[in-house]
Amino acid sequence: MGMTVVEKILARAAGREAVKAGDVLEPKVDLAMSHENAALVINQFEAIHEGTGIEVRPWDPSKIAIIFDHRVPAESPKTATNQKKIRGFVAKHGIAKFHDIRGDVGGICHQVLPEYGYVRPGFVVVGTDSHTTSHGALGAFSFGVGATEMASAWTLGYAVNIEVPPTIKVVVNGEFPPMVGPKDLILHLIGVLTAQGANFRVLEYHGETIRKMSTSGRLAVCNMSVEAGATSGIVPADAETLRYLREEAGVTDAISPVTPDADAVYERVVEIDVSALSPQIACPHTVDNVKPIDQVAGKRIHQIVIGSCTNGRLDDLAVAAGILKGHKVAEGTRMLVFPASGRIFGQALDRGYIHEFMRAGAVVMNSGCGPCLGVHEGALGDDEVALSTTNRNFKGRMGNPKSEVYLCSPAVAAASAITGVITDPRKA
Ligand SMILES: CC(C)[C@H](C(=O)O)[C@@H](O)C(=O)O
Ligand code: SF4
Repeated sequence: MGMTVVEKILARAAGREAVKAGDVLEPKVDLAMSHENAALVINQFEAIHEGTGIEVRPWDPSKIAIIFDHRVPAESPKTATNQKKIRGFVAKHGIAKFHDIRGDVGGICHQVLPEYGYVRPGFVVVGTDSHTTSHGALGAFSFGVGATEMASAWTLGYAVNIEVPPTIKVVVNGEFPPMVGPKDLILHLIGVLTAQGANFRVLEYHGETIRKMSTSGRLAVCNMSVEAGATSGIVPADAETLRYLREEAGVTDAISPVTPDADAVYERVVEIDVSALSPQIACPHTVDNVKPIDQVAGKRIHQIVIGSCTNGRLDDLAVAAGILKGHKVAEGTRMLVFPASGRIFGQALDRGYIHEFMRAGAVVMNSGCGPCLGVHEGALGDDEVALSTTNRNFKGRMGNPKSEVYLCSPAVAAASAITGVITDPRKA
């Protein structure tokens, strides 16, 4: 019986000939990622070893990555002290894949990992963050875990009790119309599947549209796969994956792509044609409350947000800067831009995008999670409305339960910044 791409990856990682959905395994982990919540993992890690008399060492420090992103620079003494504790752990155990608060090599974990070539096709990646699904864009099986599971992976080097998830095949065909792209595709798909529609499943992406899509777009699609409940999204590695890893991530060693068997067994197949897709908006307060833009156009917006691990990459900033060029952010609307990494910030500076944003009146913030989670900066006032390229719009997501968050693509965000209301970029 043929295997899906995740079944093949898990079979290899568990040292088995073949596996199928429902099997329970202990696959070896190739990369274990955490951010500031590494502080919780360290507590659990130390608790595991307490009283054993055995020296506390992670199984392989070279496979642990820690990236500070959620609260950078620290917004409180508590966060700063947590970050200090993590730095101590990193130094003690020689964790080289550590990205501190820096303008050059810092950034959001889900951007830093691909950018530095830490994720490879065929890897099993675990992360203490739900959007760890992002790294499926590089053909890895990548999923979120809790602090206790991570502490056990740090100790053992494998993930315990992993049930092989069934896979839904998503086939995407057609050419995107102008001003419509990967974010609109994934919002549309979440609307179709619903927020629980892919629970405990893998979304395996195929089709001509995915084949032609950049790694940046694939990262956005896999990033938000978790918003349909998926354990992971994955694009089987192809020529674009190899191009990205070689040319952009600077990977020089061997890469071993894993592709699904022709007779792989899928739970179901979902087909999407994007050739007539319009810009999509996820309305408050759930990500699956998705509507085509004409149903919400004209809605007054107080805060535009462009950035995050979903849409803070260079091509996202290029689209937004291109639309804003020569325009101003509307009176009564504020615009916040936070590039996904220091490297992207630098590239956006070199290409003049940052200047376009600032000339238009946007506030450009340092790379990191910024306003996305509502715990650091860019909070909303009572009854205010945000339009954001981020990935969640739950009540209170931007720091205030009395506010509303709409989700959209960078093109919609930029066009709406100029008018102060939700605006179709095709008509701007
Ligand atoms: C804080 C973190 C654990 C959380 C996640 O798991 O995704 C955050 O990144 C988010 O986007 O909600
Ligand atoms: S940018 Fe937002 S979604 Fe992404 S990791 Fe940070 S808080 Fe989570």
